[in-house]
Amino acid sequence: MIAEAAPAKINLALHVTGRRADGYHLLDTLVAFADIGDRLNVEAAPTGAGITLEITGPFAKGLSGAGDNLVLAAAKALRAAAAEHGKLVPPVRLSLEKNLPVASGIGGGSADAAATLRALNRLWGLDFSLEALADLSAPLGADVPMCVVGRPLRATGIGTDLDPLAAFGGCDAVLVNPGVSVSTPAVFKALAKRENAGIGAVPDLSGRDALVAFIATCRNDLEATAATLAPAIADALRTVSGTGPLLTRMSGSGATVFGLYDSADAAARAAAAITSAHPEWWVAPTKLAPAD
Ligand SMILES: C[C@](O)(CO)[C@H](O)COP(=O)(O)OP(=O)(O)OC[C@H]1O[C@@H](n2ccc(N)nc2=O)[C@H](O)[C@@H]1O
Ligand SMILES: Nc1ncnc2c1ncn2[C@@H]1O[C@H](COP(=O)(O)OP(=O)(O)OP(=O)(O)O)[C@@H](O)[C@H]1O
Repeated sequence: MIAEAAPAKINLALHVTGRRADGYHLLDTLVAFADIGDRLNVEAAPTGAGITLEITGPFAKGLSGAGDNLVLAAAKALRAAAAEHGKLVPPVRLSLEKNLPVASGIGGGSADAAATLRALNRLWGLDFSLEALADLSAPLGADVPMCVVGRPLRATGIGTDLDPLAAFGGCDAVLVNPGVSVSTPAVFKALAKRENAGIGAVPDLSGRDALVAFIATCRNDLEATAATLAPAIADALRTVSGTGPLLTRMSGSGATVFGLYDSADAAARAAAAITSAHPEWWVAPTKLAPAD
């Protein structure tokens, strides 16, 4: 059995810089990964069993282990890529522990698909490089290649041109989801302005103060539109701001927002205060992983 982490993806900055003829938007985004997320187990299955998926965990409800689940789509994409290299792969049983809220801007399904590719690459002995896995994963979703790489990075193009950040020191954070799911296409479609400035030159982000100062000069260009479509996002942003963070912002197309803090203690205190004011919200203190 192979266990693989599927960490939550956080867009520290997300600039929308244009739109392609096919409707996809051009982005300039800085992404980090949390130390919390979903978990995927993969193991060999008996001959004839095919590829199966069971889903457990607090957010398993409403997701199906059949049909269009991104875990199954990723497994099938890797099986097809292996076949193109003349390798037939054996049946496999996949098990997903769903800890992240669904359709929440922190890439849950994308992280799961990426974890599936990494885990099956090992189980099936395929030897695809991380770059090759990222390339073959793009048709599964714009966020999947960045989740395959799983390190702090800048992504451009539609989010699939990846440039790992050499100097990124990490930071304590709290993730807050006010319990509404947001449709990514609906947010992109409702944007009033699509031609915005990019992020510009990224400085050394090794120190926390430099990291926060730079991120503060950036934006999430989806935030205002998402908060109009889902007013609970504005409530979550206000609530996180009220706990004295270094910075508050929305991730992806929402509804999850995050605060950055100057210590793990400060993040834990903020998380406790938010939970006590909104016991129905998903609140997760975490550490954004540094570049290694
Ligand atoms: C908002 C982000 O999470 C930022 O990292 C991503 O851009 C979204 O990534 P994702 O959910 O993996 O996106 P996909 O599943 O590829 O696309 C969902 C829908 O979002 C819109 N979409 C997505 C990515 C992009 N660069 N431009 C878009 O306009 C399109 O309407 C697309 O049909
Ligand atoms: N394993 C999975 N986990 C979560 N959602 C999945 C999964 N497989 C398919 N989906 C579908 O994908 C859609 C997007 O869910 P996901 O949690 O990936 O969104 P997200 O966090 O907004 O992602 P992103 O930040 O990449 O836009 C959901 O509507 C869900 O039905």
